[in-house]
Amino acid sequence: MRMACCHLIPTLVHPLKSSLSRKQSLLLTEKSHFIGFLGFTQRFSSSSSKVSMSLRAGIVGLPNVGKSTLFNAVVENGKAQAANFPFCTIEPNIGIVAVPDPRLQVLSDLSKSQRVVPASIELVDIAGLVKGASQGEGLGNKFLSHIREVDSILQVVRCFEDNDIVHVNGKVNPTSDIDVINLELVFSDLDQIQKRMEKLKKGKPKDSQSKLKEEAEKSALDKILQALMDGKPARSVTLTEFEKDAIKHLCLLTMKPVTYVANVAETDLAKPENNPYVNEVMKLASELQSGLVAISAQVESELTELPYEERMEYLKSLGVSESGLGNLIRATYSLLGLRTYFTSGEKETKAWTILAGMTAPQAAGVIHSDFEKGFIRAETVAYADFVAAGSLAAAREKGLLRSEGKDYIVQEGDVMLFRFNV
Ligand SMILES: Nc1ncnc2c1ncn2[C@@H]1O[C@H](COP(=O)(O)OP(=O)(O)OP(=O)(O)O)[C@@H](O)[C@H]1O
Ligand SMILES: [Mg+2]
Repeated sequence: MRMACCHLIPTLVHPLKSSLSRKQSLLLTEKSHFIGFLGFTQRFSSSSSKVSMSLRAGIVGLPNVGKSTLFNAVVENGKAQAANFPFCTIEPNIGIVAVPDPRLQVLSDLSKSQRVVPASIELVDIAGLVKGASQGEGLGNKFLSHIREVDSILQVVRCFEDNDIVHVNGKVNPTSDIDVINLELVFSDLDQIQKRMEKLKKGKPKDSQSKLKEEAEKSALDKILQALMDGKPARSVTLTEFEKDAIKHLCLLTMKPVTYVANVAETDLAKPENNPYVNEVMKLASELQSGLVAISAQVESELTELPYEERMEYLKSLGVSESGLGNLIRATYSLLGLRTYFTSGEKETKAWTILAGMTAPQAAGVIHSDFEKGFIRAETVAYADFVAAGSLAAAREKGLLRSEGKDYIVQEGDVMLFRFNV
């Protein structure tokens, strides 16, 4: 497990093995590998390359609600043990998942690319939490620390009836289940904040800079403490950028964005909104400023067992036209304000992950730090313009390809070519 809690700056490590020659201009075409692509086998492999992920989403929930089943469905060959008994998962399972994006195939077809490389996120299947976890109940504090290390939370909520599947509290009750989890996260944050406040009271800042930072931290903690006491998450508190920065090191659990995953029975998949449990989750999700995705972890996991040709048939028999995992992954991706830009050439078409508001050199730095350091210009065309023109060369001829400097804010869907010095 890594030490830091949130790495919102994507640092996709670029595996350029060969040293980059001076005065290079290039379109990036390195290989990458992924564990799973939403249950639809599509792998990209290379023994020499690696992708280092910065975005981690943790699957959280009560024991035995379908977390590992969901994990296994998303991360096709990352088999976590999923079985009908509470606390089946103890150590977290980690897998990398591609973010589905239909634009990739369009660009790849136009550029006649040999490969398509989607953006990806990392998923962590965490042990079940129970009431009192923050006091060491169940698998206790250790597992709260696993949640501390993720950037966003997918909270799985059981919305299926099945007398054979044990519910730790005896019956299906989404409101109570969500309350139990959220309260444990709140308690854990309260504990953390109280300890930090004690420490801040005792310590003396070294210089005026640290003093300012500590003051910002104290003011942020006061506000958050108040919200937590009212049972509200830290993310509901309005903070200045400076205050946010000052409390970042605490990795507060309730600061993390949450998507609720309503895990429904296969019979409810076609119309989840008809299931009153799902409506309960929907209401709570909107009150808690969070997203909601309804999915059947069981169906998704069964889909991965079927040959590709039979998957559509199975989905059709349940009254749906596509797997729900695409939605889930896209929701997780956008939850963090992530944006995608593309590089597209004969060798490959690739989606790169950046944060909203990143400049062209910062976006180039996601590919390789040398690209940021030696950034000269970026040739940029909007996705729709690229598609309309049919190629980068045609876009250039039509004057649709713009030459942008270091202050350019990269837009969602930009297709880019960086010019840089090394
Ligand atoms: N939508 C669903 N419909 C019916 N059964 C389901 C559904 N989702 C999961 N299950 C079943 O629930 C049981 C528990 O699933 P799983 O092991 O994934 O839970 P978990 O949340 O990871 O539990 P733990 O916290 O103990 O690790 C399994 O038997 C699984 O097949
Ligand atoms: Mg599990």
